Amino acid sequence: MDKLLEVKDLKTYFVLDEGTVRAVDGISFEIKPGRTLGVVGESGCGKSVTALSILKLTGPRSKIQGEILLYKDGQVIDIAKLDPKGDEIRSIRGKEIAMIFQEPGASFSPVHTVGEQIMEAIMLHQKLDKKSAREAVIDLMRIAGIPRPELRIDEYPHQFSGGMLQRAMIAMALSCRPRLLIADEPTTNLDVTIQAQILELLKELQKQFGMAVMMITHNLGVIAEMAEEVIVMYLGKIVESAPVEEIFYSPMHPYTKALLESIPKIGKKVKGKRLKAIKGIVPDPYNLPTGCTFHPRCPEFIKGLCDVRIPELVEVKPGHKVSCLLYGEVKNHG
Ligand SMILES: Nc1ncnc2c1ncn2[C@@H]1O[C@H](COP(=O)(O)OP(=O)(O)OP(=O)(O)O)[C@@H](O)[C@H]1O
Repeated sequence: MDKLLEVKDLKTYFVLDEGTVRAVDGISFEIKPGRTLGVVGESGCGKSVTALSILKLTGPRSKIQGEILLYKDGQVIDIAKLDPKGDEIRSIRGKEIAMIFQEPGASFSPVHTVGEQIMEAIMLHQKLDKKSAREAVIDLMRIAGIPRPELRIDEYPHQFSGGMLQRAMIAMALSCRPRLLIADEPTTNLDVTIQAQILELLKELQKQFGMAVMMITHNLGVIAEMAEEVIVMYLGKIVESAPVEEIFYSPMHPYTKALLESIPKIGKKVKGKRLKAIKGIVPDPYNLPTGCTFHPRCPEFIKGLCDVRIPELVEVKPGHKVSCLLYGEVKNHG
């Protein structure tokens, strides 16, 4: 199958007075056309920085190393090498790769109508006159499930509910028919019923437009609903990657297992039994633990091994990779 995006050994560091934060620390993955990659992990593990690196939006204090290869019309562009303010990345943002965020408010200015802002996005990449752009916006708003778009186009962001503004942001993201949509916690702030509707909408649009989706979330329910392939991140690294069924039915990394045990399961509620929380907290990014960075929180920690050796991500089954010293070292020697 052909490729759309291939990330190789990506490292995104922030160099600050307090020290260096290795927000993303040597990750590799691939996104195929039309497929959905789920990226899951606790707050601060580097999910958003991974997404922002792909669009070169990590800001002046960041350093990006590695390769971010975009396959486009038989050519390969290494986004990692592009000037973050240059024309080439500008022609990729929105047009090839679009992004939607948790906070639709961040994408819309309060002083312009929603319609004006989506029109601006369209006219940036397509040569359309104002009248055709307005028609295109109405169409997009309708596709994104906004009722009476011919009226709502002239309303301001504050006149939209959270769910409707999220739909408007999706309409804006789709305006240039991107091949990849990065969705960073797109439903986190919404009511559960609206969340489900937005996820359904994304799935439908994905089918209709044939685009790939990178779905970033801390919610395994969203992963189960949307993803085909999954990467699990912890402190800037991928600790496990596999097809979604493998992640849910045969998780290998103790962190993935702990994430799964911390979600409620219908029909599995045992009276008086509490959900397991992952013990401890995510370590300070300036002062990472030695060896495997998950070892202080790991229920399967082996002293003298996990606090000393740094595990590598290895393929233990076809398509299923894990970065844990329990697989490999111990098993091979045991
Ligand atoms: N501009 C920045 N300057 C310095 N550090 C940053 C910057 N952006 C992110 N970080 C740090 O990089 C690490 C990864 O952050 P990131 O936002 O990618 O996490 P995340 O997994 O997306 O979390 P969340 O789910 O809370 O958004 C964190 O330690 C964060 O504090």
